[in-house]
Amino acid sequence: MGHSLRAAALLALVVLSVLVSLLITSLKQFGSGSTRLSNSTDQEGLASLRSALDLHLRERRKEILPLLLHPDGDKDRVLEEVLEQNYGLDSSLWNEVSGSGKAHRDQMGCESLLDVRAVEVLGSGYTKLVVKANLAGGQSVALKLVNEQGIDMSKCLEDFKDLQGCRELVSYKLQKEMLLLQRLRHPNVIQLKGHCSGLQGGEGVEGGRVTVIMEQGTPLQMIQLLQTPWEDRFRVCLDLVRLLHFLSWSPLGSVGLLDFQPRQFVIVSGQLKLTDLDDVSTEEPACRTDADCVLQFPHRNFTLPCSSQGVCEGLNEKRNIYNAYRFFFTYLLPHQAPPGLTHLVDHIMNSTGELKANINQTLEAFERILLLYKSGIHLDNLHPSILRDYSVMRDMSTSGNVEYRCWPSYSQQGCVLSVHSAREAAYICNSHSHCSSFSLTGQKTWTGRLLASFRSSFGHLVPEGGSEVYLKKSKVPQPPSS
Ligand SMILES: Nc1ncnc2c1ncn2[C@@H]1O[C@H](COP(=O)(O)OP(=O)(O)OP(=O)(O)O)[C@@H](O)[C@H]1O
Repeated sequence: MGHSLRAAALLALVVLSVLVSLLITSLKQFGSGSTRLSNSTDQEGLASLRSALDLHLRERRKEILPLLLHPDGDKDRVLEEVLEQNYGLDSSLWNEVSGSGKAHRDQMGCESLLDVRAVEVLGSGYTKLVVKANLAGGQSVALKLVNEQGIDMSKCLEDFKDLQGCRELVSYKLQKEMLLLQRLRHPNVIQLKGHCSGLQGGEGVEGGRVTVIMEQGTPLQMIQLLQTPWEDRFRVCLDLVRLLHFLSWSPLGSVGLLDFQPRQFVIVSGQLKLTDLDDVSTEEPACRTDADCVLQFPHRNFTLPCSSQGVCEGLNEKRNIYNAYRFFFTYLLPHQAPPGLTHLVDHIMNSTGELKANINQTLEAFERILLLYKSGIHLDNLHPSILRDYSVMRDMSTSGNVEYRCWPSYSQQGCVLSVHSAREAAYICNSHSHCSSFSLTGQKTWTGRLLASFRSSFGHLVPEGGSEVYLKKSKVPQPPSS
């Protein structure tokens, strides 16, 4: 408790600089709303607004209570009672189910935020504000808070004119996300590190003051991604498919992402991770006929079968697959796919774009491409004789070489591409008119392919263990004949 309050005070100070302008705006809105209210409505009006807001609060609590169900029988019973009697979710119950202010015993709580070093805004959306915090010991984390200036808060304030109540309402989305992050742990879901309820002097859940602590990533930049090598774009798509496969078979049932956009993802050490989990569906819709199971997209509609149990079976999975196709695969997969793999890429584009494959089949197709790409089998038609035109210098590297640029290169300065072998590098060098040598330094990409550096002239050779330089014989300057 003491820790919690000290952390509250400290973090409040740091975050204050980021939030102050946001708060002022919200308070102004609130203030003007209140003035209007006192002029135009009476006490009765105020009470009816409060009871309308209470209805919303009750709905939100009901929505998250099932997620609190714990394998521990006692907690289950407590929660069932709460659900049956339709009680509010007060802070003592919250602390009871979430482990005395901590998400898990092994996770960070308010005390971790005691020595927050620096804060910068990482992003914001309709509901949440995300800031970077450098903790004592140098660890960087992302903190998610209610976005006081977001659309959710503004809309609530406009409707109900109740700052405290609105904070509480919006913060349930944050708590829902936290509970989902606890239940849906996967390498492609952002890692929850803990939470602190009661920051900024509030009263935990009831005060709408919850800070979720999670691993920090970099917001996904689609434009930037479009300029990266195919291998990295393929990785993003593969990660996404692994995630969707997990969501289809998750402990909560088949999970559908209702707000599926690139901005819901971040990159952590090259890996794609889902960070926005407040808008998901863990149930398939009920139906009476197939006509009740229509998946609507801006340019396509799909009708799915209504099962004999009266549910649109597989609807969440199909929605996820088509969104992955339209927001990710179309932009990232086909462009510059390796020639030996294009037929497999085309097959994926077709089967996901037409919703012909389920997530198991889609994942299989992706893993097959990865296997072929790593093994280099798709390059079998490159004859070993392609290397005859090159002299190899082992344990050598080059210095003072004239580089040329190519696209998309791993280096801005020169032409650095990934290859399976010297044979593939020779094939690439032959296709670049400027290329007269290439070197393999032993550096590898995420798939284990080698990074090759292509150059237009030789410069000097210098000894370097593990490196190899290949000189194109036809371009080596010949000594003048005597
Ligand atoms: N762990 C993280 N590391 C870095 N940036 C993050 C992280 N989590 C979220 N962000 C950034 O913050 C933004 C807002 O977060 P989030 O999507 O959870 O909020 P939201 O209010 O639900 O957004 P939306 O309006 O898109 O639904 C994200 O678009 C992302 O760019």
